[in-house]
Amino acid sequence: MTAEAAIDPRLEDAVLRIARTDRLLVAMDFDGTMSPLVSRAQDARPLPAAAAAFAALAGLEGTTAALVSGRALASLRAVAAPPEQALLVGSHGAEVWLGPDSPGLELDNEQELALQRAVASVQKAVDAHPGTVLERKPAGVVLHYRQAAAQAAAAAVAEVRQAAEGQPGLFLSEGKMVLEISVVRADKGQSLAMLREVTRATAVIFAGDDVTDEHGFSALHHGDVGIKVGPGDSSARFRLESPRQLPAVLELLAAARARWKPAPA
Ligand SMILES: O=P(O)(O)OC[C@H]1O[C@H](O[C@H]2O[C@H](CO)[C@@H](O)[C@H](O)[C@H]2O)[C@H](O)[C@@H](O)[C@@H]1O
Repeated sequence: MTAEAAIDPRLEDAVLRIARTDRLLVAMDFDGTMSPLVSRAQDARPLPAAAAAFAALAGLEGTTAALVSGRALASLRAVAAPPEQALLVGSHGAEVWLGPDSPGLELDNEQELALQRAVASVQKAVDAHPGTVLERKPAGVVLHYRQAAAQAAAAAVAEVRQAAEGQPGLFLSEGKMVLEISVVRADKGQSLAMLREVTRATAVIFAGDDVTDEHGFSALHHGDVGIKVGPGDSSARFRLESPRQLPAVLELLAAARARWKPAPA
């Protein structure tokens, strides 16, 4: 058991109930959920206890573990080191790994050109405003302003917004100290619906911390479990104060699920 093991009794009940479903999908956001938020995206790592419980779940019968992230798949793999059985959703759903046969992301010419223009607009803002950082993704570009002074951050965000808003084929989204432009429309709600279908899940548990995770919470069904991590408005039924409380929940789920036996066919 982890140090921060106290779980809200209502959440505990929900976890113990979902552990008895036929086919369970455990879908976890990464940054701010499996991993505490850090200044530089490349330095994020899952809490060891969260990673261990997630890996244990991935190895259990009737259970699929998935990371559903805004990160590019390559970046997600590099920082999360997911277990090999895990399914991966990257770039908010624009990239999907369901196994070796998964098709890679392909952009058409218009999307490539739109992406080049988006990257140029973010690069211009980053060059002008110290502390801001550009992150490339296969289908998008991110302006990070966590390390910028408030004025520089506001100016960079305004400039990138102005360059992108109203441009056909560009989709803007906000996250924690980030503004992202993508040339593929995707969200975590669609991603959870897709994972539910391909895994034929009879129940889903999903945890996330950011506004982009709200699409995921909205896609949950009666009997699923949605957990908002950290402060902020949310439609999730349950809440944890920080990523440090997640390991206890995953450990409880893994232990209960390991004891569960599928009904004989
Ligand atoms: O959906 P997620 O797995 O939570 O990914 C969302 C974004 O995560 C990363 O940015 C966030 O985490 C960084 C590291 O802790 C932090 O510095 C940044 O301020 C956060 O917004 C990632 O860099 C983005 O590409 C993801 O979209």
